[in-house]
Amino acid sequence: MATQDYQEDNTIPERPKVLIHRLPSFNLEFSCRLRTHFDLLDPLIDLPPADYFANVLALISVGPSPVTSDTLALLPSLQIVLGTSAGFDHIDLAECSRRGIAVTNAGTAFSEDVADYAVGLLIDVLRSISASDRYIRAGLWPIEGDYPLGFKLGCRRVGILGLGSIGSEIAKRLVPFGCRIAYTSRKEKPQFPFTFYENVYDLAANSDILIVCCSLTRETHHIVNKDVMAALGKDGVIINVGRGALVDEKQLVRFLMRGELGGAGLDVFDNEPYVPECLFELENVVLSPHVAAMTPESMEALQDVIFTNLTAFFSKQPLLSHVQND
Ligand SMILES: O=CC(=O)O
Repeated sequence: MATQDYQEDNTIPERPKVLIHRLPSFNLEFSCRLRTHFDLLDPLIDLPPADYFANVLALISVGPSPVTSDTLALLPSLQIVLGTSAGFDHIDLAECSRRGIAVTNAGTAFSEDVADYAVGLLIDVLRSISASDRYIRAGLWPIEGDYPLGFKLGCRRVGILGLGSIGSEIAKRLVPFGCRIAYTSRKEKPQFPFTFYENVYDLAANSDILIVCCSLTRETHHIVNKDVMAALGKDGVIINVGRGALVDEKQLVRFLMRGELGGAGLDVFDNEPYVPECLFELENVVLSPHVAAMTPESMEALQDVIFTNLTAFFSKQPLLSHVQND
């Protein structure tokens, strides 16, 4: 990740006002780095001067806290929202576009870590690593004997829903395992040697595993519905490292409870931090608290993306991770 450490003679106008939205805030070291160039308001540390909000030019929106039209209305001079996640479903893009406010996201800062995690969840579901761990800790090995066999990953047909920067990293990892990769995306990506399906039903019908890693938008809300689950079939596995609402969670629970799906690895849920409790009983489901992106390395990369976007914006350079509202 390219870090642009701007010198004192750069063309950023004098110390633009930057607000960090939502607690907990970034670490102190990053706050200090931002303060070298920007007039930063960090709600953990600073009390806002009376006119601060009227003059804020940039908003760093930490995590998934919503940036609604009401939030934006509080900031009449705002020019840019810098999201700190790969997803941008929590930002009112239409309102930003109406007001001419630029939006950026985490770019590729998390892609490799999320891809690693998706593969980890998949292997865990297929080979029952977490379930076997529970089996040992419950003292069952000497009593009940060997744990049931798991399933091989290699040669399975993996369908990737969203071949963006995360999806393509997942594919890169699964090819050497011997998986056959197919995908669906808004449009075909001829630069990749994988089979493209026009829609998620055809993808699911031709896959053993469906990995969900596209953006959540109005069009992709509940894109994995009961028809997609039925097409995947009773041995099919769903891995979701995108957003909970990409999958119809009620239907997912129903399919899993009835044995109409083979398993699931879920890092994201509809109503986080609450997870449907009936999933707790299912040994073929691996649950994880929305941490796929989280490593110290990815956090550092994220800080570089934010700093680079901020400095680029105020010196009228192209943004590193501009979110297009299309
Ligand atoms: O879930 C994490 C992200 O969208 O970056």
